[in-house]
Amino acid sequence: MSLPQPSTDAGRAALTALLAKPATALVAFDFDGTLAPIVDDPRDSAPYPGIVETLAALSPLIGTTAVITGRPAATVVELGGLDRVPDLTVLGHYGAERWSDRELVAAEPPPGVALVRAELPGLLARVGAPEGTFVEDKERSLAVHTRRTAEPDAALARLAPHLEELAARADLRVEPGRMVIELRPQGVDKGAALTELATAAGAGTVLYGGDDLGDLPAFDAVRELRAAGTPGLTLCAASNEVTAVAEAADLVVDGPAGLAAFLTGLTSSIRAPGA
Ligand SMILES: O=P(O)(O)OC[C@H]1O[C@H](O[C@H]2O[C@H](CO)[C@@H](O)[C@H](O)[C@H]2O)[C@H](O)[C@@H](O)[C@@H]1O
Repeated sequence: MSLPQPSTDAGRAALTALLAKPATALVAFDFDGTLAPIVDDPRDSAPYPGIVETLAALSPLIGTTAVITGRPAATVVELGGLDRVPDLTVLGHYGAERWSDRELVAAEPPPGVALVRAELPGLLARVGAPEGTFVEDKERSLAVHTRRTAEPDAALARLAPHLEELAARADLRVEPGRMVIELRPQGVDKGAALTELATAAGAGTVLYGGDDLGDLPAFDAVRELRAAGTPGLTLCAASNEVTAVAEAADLVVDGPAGLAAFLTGLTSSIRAPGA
């Protein structure tokens, strides 16, 4: 299978470096919208067919394989069956949690999360959140989803100022995403999480793939690593819901299906260089 090529010089250089020395590479992906197709109810998320098996085949060939998600690490491990991937690290809650060697390390959530949990139902009722608005309580954060309302974008725009006010009062930050606004602790993001992983691993090259606005700090981290001399490649699992991620990426593939094809090609290219 042929390997899709990045559209930028820096991306092509990084892919060449990764293929030359895969054992020193760090390869990391977001979960929802990247490894798993978007579905109406977050509890129903499942990986794209075959993609976890492909990651399981790729991981032993790569220095470090990771998933970095806005969800709790344990949730994503369970939804994805990610314990099938050898030596996988899962960073949950934008890096506040770490799952590796089947063990989870997680700090206590800050007190603002309890305040949001207590006030959110009343706020949503007061401002007339439309039918279908759904709150996902992720323990360290709460996400307000509008995908199942009649007009998801309009609902999000209407709720946004009220959620921003509540987040500010709780000393949390808002994280906008695909038909979702999350109220979550400050001080962590996917960029810092990726940089920490790359530094700890002494990564020779870095590849990060994502689909949503919360993945852009990881793209920034790849560019910073690149400026410091580590080849890096940013990949977008594209959708028609977010354009900013594709615009910032070195390589754009067609959603989780496109990523699955890329990972298959990457695995084959590492196993049979030049074939
Ligand atoms: O960093 P991520 O792991 O991609 O977290 C971003 C949000 O992902 C999830 O929501 C998204 O996927 C849902 C399931 O496909 C979909 O229903 C929703 O519309 C998407 O925004 C997750 O449920 C959220 O908590 C994350 O904020």
